[in-house]
Amino acid sequence: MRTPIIAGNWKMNKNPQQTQEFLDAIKGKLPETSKVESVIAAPAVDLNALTWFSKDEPLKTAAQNSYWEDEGAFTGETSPKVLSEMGIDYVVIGHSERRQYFHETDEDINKKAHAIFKNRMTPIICCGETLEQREAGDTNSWVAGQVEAALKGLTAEQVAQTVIAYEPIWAIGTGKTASADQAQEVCGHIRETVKKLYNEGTAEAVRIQYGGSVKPGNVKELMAKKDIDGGLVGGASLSADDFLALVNYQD
Ligand SMILES: O=C[C@H](O)COP(=O)(O)O
Repeated sequence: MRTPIIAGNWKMNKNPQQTQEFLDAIKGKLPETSKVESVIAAPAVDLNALTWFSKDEPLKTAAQNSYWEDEGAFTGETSPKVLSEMGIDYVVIGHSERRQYFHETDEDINKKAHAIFKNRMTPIICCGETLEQREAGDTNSWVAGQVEAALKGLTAEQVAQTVIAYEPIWAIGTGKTASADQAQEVCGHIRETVKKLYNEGTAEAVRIQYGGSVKPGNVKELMAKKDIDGGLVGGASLSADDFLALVNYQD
């Protein structure tokens, strides 16, 4: 039985004061992590507040990126070792915005995945197609290729813990959600891909999120699909009320 995981990705939004206001607003209102894992992926400058909050509240914490080396002369990068020492649980890698604006390659993403596991955290690995790729009928093969490249060299045990976020690029921040059936089709294909690369047990354990204009109004329908285990939520996660509605979608 896979535990649902709803992660808010704040992207480059909120300063430390706004972060504290958000945390004050959600205090005491999150579901137990055995029911739904609630995660916030905050900018690096806000992570400290999250890790303090998570000591007493059922919130899991995520960084939006990390480098693959633990330390050294890498100006502007964030060390996975330090994130782990801070108590961060997850690191989002391979988001389409990082692939597009910061030219991250599949190879970079794979190195990050290894570094995250080495530092006892869990990657949330993003994948997804452009509108052109969807229209050309290339979605499944493209996404399978991204997943295979990101997982390269990881053990079955590591992959079983991994979270994969399917985010069609055309649905991100556009208000255009993939229909629940479209999202299920690709998430099901991702699980099949993991089964082919590893085995059935690993495929059944890996958690797959859908991301792209997820909101309180569509989360239930998406979560009802058999291969969708969670959401990676951008815009709607910035509002404490919406985030609470999302993580408490079962109520
Ligand atoms: O990481 C989150 C996704 O990019 C989705 O963002 P969105 O919910 O604003 O469409």
